[in-house]
Amino acid sequence: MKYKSLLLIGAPGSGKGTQGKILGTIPGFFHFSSGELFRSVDSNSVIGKTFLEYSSKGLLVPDDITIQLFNSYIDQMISEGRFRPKVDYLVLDGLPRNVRQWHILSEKVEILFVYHLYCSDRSILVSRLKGRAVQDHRVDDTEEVIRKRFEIYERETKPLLNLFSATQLKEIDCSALPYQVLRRILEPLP
Ligand SMILES: Nc1ncnc2c1ncn2[C@@H]1O[C@H](COP(=O)(O)OP(=O)(O)O)[C@@H](O)[C@H]1O
Repeated sequence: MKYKSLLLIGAPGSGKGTQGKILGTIPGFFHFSSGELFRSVDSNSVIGKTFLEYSSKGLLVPDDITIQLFNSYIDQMISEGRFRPKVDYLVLDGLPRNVRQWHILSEKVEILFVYHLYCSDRSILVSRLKGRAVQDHRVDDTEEVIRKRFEIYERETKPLLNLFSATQLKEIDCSALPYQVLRRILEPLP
């Protein structure tokens, strides 16, 4: 059985993490954040070092490492009973982040809806990211790295949107208030 999933797609700062976290508090939803998972890995381990090497430049971690980490984490969550594939929606935040990752993941994951958190004014995103940098001490929230992350998003992640049907794809303005975005995410669910 494939994991029934909801995919959040949006540029850095678009609010994927905020929505993912809210959804993850609702019974029946399991939030997976690839960025959070990477940040939780011991920075002296091979994966931890690789993550820092790439993320500090705004680049994506190589696909094989990313998918391998996802698989082992999800298996662990299932064995601990925290993610129950038969009853829970898997909320994907940050993965897949390019077409190749989706091709690998699609063996295990079925995407019901894709929520595109679009933003017509990039300055909103930049000010959110800068605010977060102060709060969370993230090494990848400096101006130069932020620019690179936007570039990678446009080039690698956005093309994913072309792979889904018009009925699967939901466009949401990321400048709306969090509760309004949440309402749009829940709307198509049965
Ligand atoms: N699916 C992924 N594939 C490769 N690298 C990833 C993936 N998800 C997260 N990362 C790495 O973690 C960093 C932080 O990700 P994330 O917290 O999701 O930030 P963002 O706000 O840019 O969406 C990325 O810049 C990248 O280096």
